[in-house]
Amino acid sequence: MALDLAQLPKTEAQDSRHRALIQGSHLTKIYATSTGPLVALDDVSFDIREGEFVSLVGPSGCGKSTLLSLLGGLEERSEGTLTLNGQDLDRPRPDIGFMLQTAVLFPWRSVMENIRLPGAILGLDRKAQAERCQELLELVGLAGFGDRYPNELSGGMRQRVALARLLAHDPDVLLMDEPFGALDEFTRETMNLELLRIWSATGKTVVFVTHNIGEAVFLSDRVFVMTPRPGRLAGVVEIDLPRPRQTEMMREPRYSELVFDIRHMLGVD
Ligand SMILES: Nc1ncnc2c1ncn2[C@@H]1O[C@H](COP(=O)(O)OP(=O)(O)OP(=O)(O)O)[C@@H](O)[C@H]1O
Repeated sequence: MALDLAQLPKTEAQDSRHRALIQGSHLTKIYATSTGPLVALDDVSFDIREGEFVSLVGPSGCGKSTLLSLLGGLEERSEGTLTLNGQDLDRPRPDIGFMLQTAVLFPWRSVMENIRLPGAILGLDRKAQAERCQELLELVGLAGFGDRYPNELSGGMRQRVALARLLAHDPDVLLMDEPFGALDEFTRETMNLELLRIWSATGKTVVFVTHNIGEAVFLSDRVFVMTPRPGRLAGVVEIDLPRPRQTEMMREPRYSELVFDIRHMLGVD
């Protein structure tokens, strides 16, 4: 873990945080189901700035994963516009990476082979990739585990591998669907701190889905609060807690206030 984060490649994001990178306007997603059309997202408009950490929170079924799939170009929208850097976002792109709740690792490939897979698929330079992947292994705290196989790792370690793999081809945008949701509280907190450390060192734009309001407040610059049936954006909450964030911040009145504001928007109180 002796990697110097300052030496990792930085995007221009850290210098241009106020520019809208992703813009969604009147986005609607209607699924055809056996019982008729289902409006999963209804008229959702937003922008996401370059280098920003945005979380999507809301109860089950409010369309968080649907919105993330649209952002990843994995689903076709029914109405509205969605752009990245002004270009229509209607298909998967190498500059957008996706990470899910459970690490989908190939069991017959070693940790290092799993991490190197996206770069190999994209035909990136093998030597540069090998060096980068070694650095990433250290970055996620798995130095020395490159030759292990996924079934030899704990759940937290597998998510670390997935995080390294997500970063391997250096996408500008990280879409994360409850990436640490299946981990125990302690490992989850550690992973959140690691993620913030990596995010602040690399300037990636992160869109993070979670059910956990406290986690969203702790991590984010802004929290998009969504309500279900049909999925709508109830509001956007600016998180004005200072950075870098420390777990002790969760004791502060401002943290609790923000959590309660969001709970209120969701009608939890
Ligand atoms: N492929 C699909 N076909 C039909 N309906 C779908 C499909 N994917 C999602 N839905 C429906 O769209 C709505 C939104 O689902 P989505 O998974 O986006 O919600 P979510 O907020 O991510 O939920 P959760 O927090 O439980 O993961 C739900 O009513 C769901 O049943």
